[in-house]
Amino acid sequence: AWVTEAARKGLLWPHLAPARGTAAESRPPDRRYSSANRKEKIDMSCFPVENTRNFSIIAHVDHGKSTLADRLLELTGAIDKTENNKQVLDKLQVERERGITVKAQTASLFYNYEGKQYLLNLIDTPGHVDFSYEVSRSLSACQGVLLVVDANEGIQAQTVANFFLAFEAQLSIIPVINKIDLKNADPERVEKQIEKVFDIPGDECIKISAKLGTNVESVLDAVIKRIPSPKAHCRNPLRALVFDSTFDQYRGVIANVALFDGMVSKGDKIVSAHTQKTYEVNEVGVLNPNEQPTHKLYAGQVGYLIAGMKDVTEAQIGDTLYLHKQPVEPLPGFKSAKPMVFAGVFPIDQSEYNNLKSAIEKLTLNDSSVMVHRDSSLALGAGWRLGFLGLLHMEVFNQRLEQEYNASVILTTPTVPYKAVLSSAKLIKEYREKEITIINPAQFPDKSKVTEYLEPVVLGTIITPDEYTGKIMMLCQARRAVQKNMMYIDQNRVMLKYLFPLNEIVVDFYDSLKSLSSGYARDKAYSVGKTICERLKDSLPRQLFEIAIQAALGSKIIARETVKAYRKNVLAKCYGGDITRKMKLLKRQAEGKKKLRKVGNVEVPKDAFIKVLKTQSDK
Ligand SMILES: Nc1nc2c(ncn2[C@@H]2O[C@H](COP(=O)(O)OP(=O)(O)OP(=O)(O)O)[C@@H](O)[C@H]2O)c(=O)[nH]1
Repeated sequence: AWVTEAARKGLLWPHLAPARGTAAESRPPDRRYSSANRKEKIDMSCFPVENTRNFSIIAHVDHGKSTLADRLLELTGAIDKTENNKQVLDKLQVERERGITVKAQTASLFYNYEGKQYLLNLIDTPGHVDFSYEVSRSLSACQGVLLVVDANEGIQAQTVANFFLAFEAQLSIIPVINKIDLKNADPERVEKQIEKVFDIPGDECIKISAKLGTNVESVLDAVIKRIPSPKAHCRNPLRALVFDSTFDQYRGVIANVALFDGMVSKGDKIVSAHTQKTYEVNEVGVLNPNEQPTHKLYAGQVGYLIAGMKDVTEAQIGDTLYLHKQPVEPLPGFKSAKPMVFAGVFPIDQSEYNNLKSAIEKLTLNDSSVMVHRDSSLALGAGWRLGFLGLLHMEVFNQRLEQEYNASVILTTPTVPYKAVLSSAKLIKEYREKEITIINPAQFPDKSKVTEYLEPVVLGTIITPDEYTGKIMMLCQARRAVQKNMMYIDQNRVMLKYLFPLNEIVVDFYDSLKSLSSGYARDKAYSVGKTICERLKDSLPRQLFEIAIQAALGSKIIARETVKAYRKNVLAKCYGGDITRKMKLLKRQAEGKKKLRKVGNVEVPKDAFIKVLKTQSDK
C-alpha cells in the first residue's frame, strides 16, 4: 500500500479469519510405490482428473519444505533413496549455498494408493518473504497445500503470511508438524498454536520427521484424501495457465503450465492470449523432477511446454494459452510483482559495461520481477538502476551475476520508491503526470513543487518470546511503525502486527530485531555514518582548503571528519624578522582559503567512491 504519514495511522490490519477445516482422515491400509519409466514418453491418459492432485508445500524459512519434498520424491520413486538427496528441487548454486529456495520447482509424482494410480503434482515454493510472489504464483495451480511448521520453533511470521496466501486462494490446508525427532521438539504445543492462530482442529495435524522419513507416508495419503481434484474437463477446448517460465539457451523458453481444460500435444498450434502470437508446440512433458516428455498433457495436469518462444516475455507468467481458432476466456492472471527496493548497479571498470549489460539481460530473462532502468553517475559512469522485491532478492541477484556470469559490480545502498503529488504546472507538463514515482534519490523533486509525498508501507508480523515484547515495541516505534494487533499464540510467545514504513525496515531492521534479543542493540545510523566519513577522509585527496565531510540524518549531522588543507608556506620568501609583514601574509592566506572553501568544489575521485561503496556492500 502507498500512504501518507497521516493515513498510515488509520489503516487496519485484516483480522485473523478462521480456516476452512477439513476432517481428519483415517490411515489407509494398502499402498505400493510405483516409479514411471523415465526413458520413454509417458502416456498421461491413465491419469484422469479425479486421480490428480495439485499441491504445494508452504512454510517459514528452514522449517523443512525441501527436505519433505525430497522424501516425497523418494517415496514415489521419482528419485532413488540415497544419502545425497538433499534439496533435489533446489537447482541453483545460490540456493544450495544459502540453503534457501529461490525459484519454485515442480515435480509430478506417481503414487499407487488403494489399487489406483494417482498423479500428485508437487510445486515447491520459496519460504523467504522476498519470494512470496513465487508462492502465490505456484498456489494458483494448486487445490491444496501442506503447511509445514517446525516442531521446535513453532509458528513463525512467514508461516502466518503463507497461510493467508493459501487461505485467500481457498485451498485445502493440511498442517504438517515437522522435526519431531529434535530433542526440544514440542509438537503438542505447536498443535495448540495451529488451533489458536489458524483455527484448524489440532487432530488434523500430521506429525513427521522429514529428515528421518518418520510418518511421511501419511502426508501422501492426506494429499489424496483431503485435497480435492482439479475442476477441469478434457472435453473442453484447451485452457492452460502459464505459472512459471524458464529460459534454456538451446531450447528457448520452457513454460510451466497447468491445464485447466482440454489437452495439448506436440504439433498443436497454440495462441498466447496476452500477445495473440501463434506457436507450434515442439514438446510437452512432466517434471519428474527432470523434464520427462509425454505424448500429451490432459486437463488437470501440470507440466511443461516448449513452443519456440524466444524469451520469457513471450511466455508471460499468468498468460493463458489456447488452441488456434478455439479462443477461450483467459484465466485470471497474476498481479505482476512490484519491485520495492532499488539500487544502482555499475561495472567496476567501464570497459566491462557491455559484458555486464548482457549478463543482466540474461539473468532477467529468468527473473522477470527485476525492473531495469538505465542510469548514469558522474562518479561511477554508465550503469543501471535495478528494482528488486526485497534485500535478499537483491543479494541473490548480485550473487548470481558474480557466480553465473563472472561479473563484478558496484552495488549502491538500496532505497525504496517514493511517490510525489506534484503542484508545479511545469513539472506536471514535463512528467505528463500529476503523481510520479521516484526510484532514484537524485531525482527527488523539491518540496516547493510538491503537494505531498507518499511512501510504501508494509504490514509486518513479529513472533517473539514475551520477555522481549517491550524492547521490540520500542524499536518498532522508533521506526515510525504503528501497532495493529497483539496476541499470545501460546503461554509465552507473542505475535505482534505492525504497519511499517518500508524504508525503515528494508536494510537493517531484521538485524536490529535479532540483536535486541541477543542484548546488543545499537544505533546503526551513527556507526554507518561514522564509517563512511572515515573512509572518505582516507580516500579523498587533500586540497588547498579544508574539507568537511558530514553524514546527515535528515537535517541532523550525525558524524563529521575533516580533511586537512595543504599549507603552502607563504612565509618562505620572507626573510628577516618583520612580524607585521608575516602576519599580513598569513591573514591574506587565511582569507583566500575562506573564499576558496565557499566556492571550492571537491571532485570525488572514482576510486574513493568505489572504496566507500564496496566496504558498505561487503559489510
Ligand atoms: N532434525 C531435523 N532436521 C530437519 C528435518 N527436516 C529438515 N531438517 C533440517 O532443517 C534445515 C532446513 O531444511 P530445508 O528442507 O532446507 O528447509 P526449507 O524450508 O526447504 O528452507 P527454504 O527452502 O529456504 O525455505 C536443514 O538443515 C534440514 O536438514 C527434520 O525432520 N528433523
